[in-house]
Amino acid sequence: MSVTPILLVGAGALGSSILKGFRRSGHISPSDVMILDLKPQGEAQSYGADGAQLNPTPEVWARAKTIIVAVKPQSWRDMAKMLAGKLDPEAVLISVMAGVRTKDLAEVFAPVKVARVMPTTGVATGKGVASIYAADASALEAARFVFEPIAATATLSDEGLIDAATAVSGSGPAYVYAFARSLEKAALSVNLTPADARTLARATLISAARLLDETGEEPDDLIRKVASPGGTTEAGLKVLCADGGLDDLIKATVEAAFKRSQELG
Ligand SMILES: NC(=O)C1=CN([C@@H]2O[C@H](COP(=O)(O)OP(=O)(O)OC[C@H]3O[C@@H](n4cnc5c(N)ncnc54)[C@H](OP(=O)(O)O)[C@@H]3O)[C@@H](O)[C@H]2O)C=CC1
Ligand SMILES: O=C(O)[C@@H]1CCC=N1
Repeated sequence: MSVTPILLVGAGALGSSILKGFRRSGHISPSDVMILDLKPQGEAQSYGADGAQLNPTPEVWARAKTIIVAVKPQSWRDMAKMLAGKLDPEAVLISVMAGVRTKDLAEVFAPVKVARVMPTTGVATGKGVASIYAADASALEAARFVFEPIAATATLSDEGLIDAATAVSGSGPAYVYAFARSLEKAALSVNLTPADARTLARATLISAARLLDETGEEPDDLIRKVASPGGTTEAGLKVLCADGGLDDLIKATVEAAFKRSQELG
């Protein structure tokens, strides 16, 4: 199976993160990448300087073996008009778009095989998260080849689960950043300086995540190691988790994102 050259369509927030991830992992080199974007900037430009082809002619990009589609769901049909009928019939199309269904992509792009992947922007660090679904074995293989070196992956058995993965991990980093923002604001309210509030909120989040990762322990066990009986953490958690309020809030958050992912299709 040949995965390269890769055509990336859309080098915005996620497309650029994928390009940064390729740089980190080194498993796809810039000279094996072509980029189509309305206004390529930042990472796309720097890929161009390192040998990637920016907005080449259709004759050139039609040779791509893998097409990664990373435009907004709302603009995919315009993008499809540009690509449809011009791709290598043996190529695999990997859509990272929220909501857009394989069935709709296949209607436009068949016989090109389709995989859906729901990554996080964390792929930029080479340590993102990506959920993968493909009914076709070669499409699944291509998606794994591209994303496994830059993400912890889950292969989903049913396409409907992509909406769930979108709501949990695709959107998830933003929930975590929202928590970081709240912790920083709360730090100000107990008189820490803005600089210290920023440092402490961020470093706490990062070191807690690292411990979760490195120990492999369950959150409940890690909580027990922080919360002394009758101590400060217990006092804080009584507020944070009162009457299952945090569980309810996160559940409602995920359900709202899940519903939106279903609507985007
Ligand atoms: N951001 C994230 O964390 C995640 C995003 N996704 C999915 O990834 C996709 C992209 O999201 P995101 O990167 O945030 O969005 P962005 O708007 O940042 O990026 C989309 C890029 O595609 C370009 N574009 C639009 N139409 C075309 C076209 N016809 N041909 C070439 N390029 C085009 C846009 O140009 P211009 O800005 O000039 O319009 C822009 O640079 C979405 O479908 C989203 O659901 C999935 C998981 C996580
Ligand atoms: O917000 C969105 O719709 C996209 C999908 C997951 C993350 N960003």
